[in-house]
Amino acid sequence: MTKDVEGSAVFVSSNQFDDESRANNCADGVLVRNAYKIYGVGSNRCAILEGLNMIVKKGTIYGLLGASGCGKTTLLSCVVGRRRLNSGDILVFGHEPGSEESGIPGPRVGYMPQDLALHGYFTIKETLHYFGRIYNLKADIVNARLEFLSKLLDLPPGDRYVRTLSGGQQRRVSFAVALFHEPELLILDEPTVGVDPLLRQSIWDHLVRLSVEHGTTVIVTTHYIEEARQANTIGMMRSGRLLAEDSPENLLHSCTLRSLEAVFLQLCMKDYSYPHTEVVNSTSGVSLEVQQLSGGIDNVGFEPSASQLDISGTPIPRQPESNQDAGMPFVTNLKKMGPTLSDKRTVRNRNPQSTATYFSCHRLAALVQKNFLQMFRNVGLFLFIFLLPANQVILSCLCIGGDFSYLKMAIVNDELDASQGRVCNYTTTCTYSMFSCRYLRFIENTTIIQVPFQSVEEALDAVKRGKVWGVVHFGKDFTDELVVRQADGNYADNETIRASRVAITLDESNQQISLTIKRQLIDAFSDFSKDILAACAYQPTAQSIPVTFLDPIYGQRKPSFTEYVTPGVILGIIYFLALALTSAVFLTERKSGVQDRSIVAGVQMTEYMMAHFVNQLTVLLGQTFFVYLFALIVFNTACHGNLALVIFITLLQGLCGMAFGLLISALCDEETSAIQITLGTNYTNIIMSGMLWPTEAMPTYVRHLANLMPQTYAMQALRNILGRGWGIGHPKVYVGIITSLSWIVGLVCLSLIVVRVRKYTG
Ligand SMILES: Nc1ncnc2c1ncn2[C@@H]1O[C@H](COP(=O)(O)OP(=O)(O)OP(=O)(O)O)[C@@H](O)[C@H]1O
Repeated sequence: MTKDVEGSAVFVSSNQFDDESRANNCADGVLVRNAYKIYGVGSNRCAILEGLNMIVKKGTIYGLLGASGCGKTTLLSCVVGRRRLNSGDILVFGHEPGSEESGIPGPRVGYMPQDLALHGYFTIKETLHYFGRIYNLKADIVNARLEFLSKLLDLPPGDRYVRTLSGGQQRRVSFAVALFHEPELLILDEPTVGVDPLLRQSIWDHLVRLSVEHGTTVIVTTHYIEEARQANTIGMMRSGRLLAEDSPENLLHSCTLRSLEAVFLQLCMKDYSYPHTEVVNSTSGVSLEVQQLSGGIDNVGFEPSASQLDISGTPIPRQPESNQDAGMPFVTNLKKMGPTLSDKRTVRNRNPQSTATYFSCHRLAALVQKNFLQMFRNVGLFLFIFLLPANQVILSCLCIGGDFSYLKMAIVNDELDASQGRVCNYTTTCTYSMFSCRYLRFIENTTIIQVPFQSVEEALDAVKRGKVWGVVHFGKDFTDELVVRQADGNYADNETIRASRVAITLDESNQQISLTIKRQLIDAFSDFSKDILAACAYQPTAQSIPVTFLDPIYGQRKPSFTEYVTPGVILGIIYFLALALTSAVFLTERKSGVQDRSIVAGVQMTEYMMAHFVNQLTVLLGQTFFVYLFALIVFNTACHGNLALVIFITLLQGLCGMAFGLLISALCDEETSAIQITLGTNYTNIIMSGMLWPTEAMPTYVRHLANLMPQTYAMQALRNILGRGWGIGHPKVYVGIITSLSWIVGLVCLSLIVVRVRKYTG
């Protein structure tokens, strides 16, 4: 449609197109006008659709032909609302895909993507029932359609798993999924690949029947050019443009050729040898090219989009007639010479996922059911998911923070008499003899194993060789000198002090072990002193240093590192599994095309996320139950606070992992990059969140960073509830809850932003 503005013929504006053409073109099934699609950003930008125009009449079959990579799938994904054009318009049944009125994505369209896009672990019957629930079809209708399509498409028995079918059988199941709810619009991306000629013919017969008897509009791509003769219209596509669009008969007639293959070849050769266009005007960075074959297929009925208008709204005039190139059937071609401002004007606020129904219980139920079926079908995965956290807690309780045992220490006791066979005798009375042996009696023999050595040199050599953890040496006159030192008190000389000491040399390469040995040896000396004082009728505690640790306010006198580590291990594994599971599920479904297919069937992304949330929450509840069953009941980890609060924080951390998994799946295309991000961030989290060592031990600036980690405050909150019994009113508890919630909200929002940006660029 053109209008005269100041004497020159110009295209109407995009908005006018919308208002008028919608009314006029309701007879059109699908209308594509000046479609531009660019993949990538920056230097990776690549134009795939370049000003493509296409009309598919309602109730007809449109065969879209084109070489591999010319943009057919891209065009179809824009038609079904899974991708957005950078500029141009698409109308399906008079409305933009994604608008409420179009019903697309939704039940009005049946989509068979190029990839299989089906769950391999489902049977054929389960597959159709899943889509049946999405379309809210009754089970008996689904069964009846399954029976009909099984015959039509020669499907294997319904209880066969999709993954066990041959490639051709899988494609037929995929075709059945597209057909079985009897949509008004069928978008079929190479439905006849790998199908034998007889079946191919019956598929085409069925498509013809659908279009004639039911008024179904069909767009079908195929590499078998000749089979497209059965289509009402053929669009021949090359390099993101339509070279021709007409009925097969007209195409053959206008080119005076016998086969469509030959027509396509001729068109491609002409397209290759003829310069496309002459740039007419590029006031807005967009150049308009018009190529039309005289007497050939004319597609100029399309209205221009705003991309044909400069930024001020000044229309770009149509190519003068004289510039048209005779001899080639070409459509109006708008070639874009790079990113322009006008593109931004053309892309209106469309949300391809929005359909008439924003939320539906039956779709959510279908997704939840599918998720559970998927989970229970894979028993190994099911056990792995449910029991791994409990398994980790068992291992951490068994392996981390326990008491050391059987640490070998060399004992060199020069008090022993070689002539008496170096036997260590002692009394328990108030007798001042063989104090060394009396002292050694108080060393716990399950913790420290005493290994006698003859000389200090020998013992030190054993330490150097890693045979023992240290040397305990008593001088020849240890007992006598100790008595003198006791008697002299403040006046004891250095020689006495040196000779009366228990000289200990340790291998300090292992901090925890050397701390344990030190504590053992000091405690043993304290017990030894009390023993002698008591035997001699003195006050046993008179010798103790005047620093006394009274009963602790929280925790036990002998704190356990296990109690410190366990909360971190619980939150860490719950978080990690939720993260890994979510990113794996979303990435796999997206890569396999199952997600896309479900969304084209009408599933909302929010429903997808909610279904996963329901599934994940169930998994989390199971994991949390087993985790605390083992931690609290089997391993007796103390819980002084509210168990409900403990569970709440654990679930929040699981959801936090889930939210991060969403972000990773939105960011990554490949599993390997998702694994790298998952592992990289998880190790950082383990190290920095205070899971293994308190954040108080970190340099101040690192501590500030550590506090930003999603688990740091949550772990502290959990420790405070379990160990100190604090409630939600305490800042160190509610801060953990608030930060977890903030992370969840932040990560989900970020994921949605990434999904939106990627929809535009990819
Ligand atoms: N997400 C994407 N990001 C970048 N490039 C893409 C993306 N998807 C497709 N392409 C590229 O766009 C071009 C057109 O792809 P498309 O799948 O639309 O072609 P096609 O005509 O359907 O090919 P075929 O017949 O082989 O399926 C190809 O060069 C492809 O590599």
